[in-house]
Amino acid sequence: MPHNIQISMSWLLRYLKPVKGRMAALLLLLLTSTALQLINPQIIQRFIDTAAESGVVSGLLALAGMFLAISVCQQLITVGLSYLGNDVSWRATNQLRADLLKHCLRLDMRFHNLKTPGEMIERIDGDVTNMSNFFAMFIVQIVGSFVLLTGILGFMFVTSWPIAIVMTVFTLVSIGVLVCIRDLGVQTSQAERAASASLFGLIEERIAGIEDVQANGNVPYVMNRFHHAMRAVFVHGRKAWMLRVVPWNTTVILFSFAVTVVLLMGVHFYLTRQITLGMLFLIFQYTQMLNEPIEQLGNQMQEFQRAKSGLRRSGELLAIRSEIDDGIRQTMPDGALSLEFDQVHFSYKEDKPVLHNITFSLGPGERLGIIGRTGSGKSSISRLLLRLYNTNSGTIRIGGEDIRSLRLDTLYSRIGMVTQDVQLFDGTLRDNLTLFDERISDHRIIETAQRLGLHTWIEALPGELDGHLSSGGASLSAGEAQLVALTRVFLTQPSLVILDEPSSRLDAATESALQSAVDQLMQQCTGIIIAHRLSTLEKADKIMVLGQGRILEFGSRESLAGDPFSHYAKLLAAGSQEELA
Ligand SMILES: Nc1ncnc2c1ncn2[C@@H]1O[C@H](COP(=O)(O)OP(=O)(O)OP(=O)(O)O)[C@@H](O)[C@H]1O
Repeated sequence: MPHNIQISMSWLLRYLKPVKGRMAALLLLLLTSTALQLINPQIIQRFIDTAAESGVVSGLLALAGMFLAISVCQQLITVGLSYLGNDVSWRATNQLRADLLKHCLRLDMRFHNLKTPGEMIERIDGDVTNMSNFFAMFIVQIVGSFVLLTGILGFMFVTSWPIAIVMTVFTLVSIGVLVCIRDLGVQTSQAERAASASLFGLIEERIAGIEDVQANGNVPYVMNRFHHAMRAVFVHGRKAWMLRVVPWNTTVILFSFAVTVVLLMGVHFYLTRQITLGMLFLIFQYTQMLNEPIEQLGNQMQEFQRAKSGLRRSGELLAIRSEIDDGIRQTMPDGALSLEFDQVHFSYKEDKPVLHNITFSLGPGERLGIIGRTGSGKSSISRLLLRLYNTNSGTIRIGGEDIRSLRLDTLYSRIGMVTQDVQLFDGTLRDNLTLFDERISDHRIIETAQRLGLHTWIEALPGELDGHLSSGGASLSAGEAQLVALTRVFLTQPSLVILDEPSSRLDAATESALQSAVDQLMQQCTGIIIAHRLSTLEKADKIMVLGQGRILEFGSRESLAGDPFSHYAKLLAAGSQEELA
């Protein structure tokens, strides 16, 4: 447990460090407000006693004016406190959100394959929102509450020590109870956050697949699962809330006892003329005020539990290490890059090997066509090249360098890939082509589009480069999105390009127009083309035929085409790669 508190505290301090100036201002405001809070009852006590002794009216007016001024100041400080508190909490938690997102974006695909985007949203935003109040107010309110408590008890000892002793005992018992039961709701709060993340995951998954859900009449089934997920959130949420309010309820009960005892003692002292009426009021007022810091501590305990569950979940997320370690080399040979696979074995899941002993090499500028039946492992080869996964064994070298030794940004700056699933982002066509890189000029975009024969298509789009595209593929057809992806890749002038069935969604006329442009652009780089249509491979230098994760055939296209017994020649004769079976 102390270890957990240590983690929470070190986290807290890490994210609060950049806002320490504001925190100091927050604390100062709080101390001022506490001091004013303590002074006001004293003024009323004097007011009552002066009035009871039939004091002068001018003295009473001065006391009333002072009371009013202090009350107004205190309200103004409360507004300032609330503003600064929110400001600090947003600044500190936004930094945590940014850290979580950056971390998740770097995690490997094995992690992401198991998580839905909805769940990730909950972890990056929901969990953090849960701790935002804690971030801003925890330290400040804990310090503030203790200062207020000490102030009240100090004044009470001056006014009446027997009553002060009762109040001190009550305070210590309340704090002791709070400390003992502070972790009561942490685990259930954690379960509540997990259930909420699952609910978001479910909603996101179904909304993302809305076409399939509607077309297959799946709405009742989705609603059923939705109700189950909601019920889990409700059940865990109710339990967590119940356990979180226990500390608060405990202090309220203890407080009722304390107030009764103190009031009885106060009335007794007044009747035996040991204290004045004003002092009786002061005792009553301070007893009431005592509840505030203790309740505050109870609330902060509740926040602490909620926050701790969020902190734990975020801490767990940040502790997950990507299986992809970044390399250190930042340089690669200029120009087209050679590629070598050396006895590469790979599996997504331990018990199901996907690639077996893949060994081949390509010289700089060579073009490889990969063909094979669905599920034979073609895309897996490109995913390994891009280090989306690590190989189980074997080595991949690009430009003579083991890709594990290269820095990922160096690797990605030299490799481009177009897949069948193109991701569009919310932004202009220009943003989607340059991926928000402002260094790429319109001139370069138009030039590349012209070379790919796409400029007429761009000109026909409303707004041309400024035309707005929305994410999720609502604005372009699948074929058009592929054209965007092709232009996007060639704008980065890669030294190695992987085209994963790049023209699968284009009509025959667009495909052949594009083919010559791609041929031209690929003259400056090494290329891998994963193809379903044999016609796409007419310009390939080498051909690889994959079957069930093994290389069935690898060689120059011409020699394979000339060998009547080769798979490739048989495919050419049959005119379809389905013959590969
Ligand atoms: N994320 C994944 N997790 C587990 N198994 C996977 C994953 N992706 C692919 N596989 C499995 O790996 C094998 C090879 O898949 P891969 O996508 O490389 O095939 P492919 O030849 O590119 O197929 P296609 O022509 O349909 O795109 C398949 O059996 C597939 O089920």
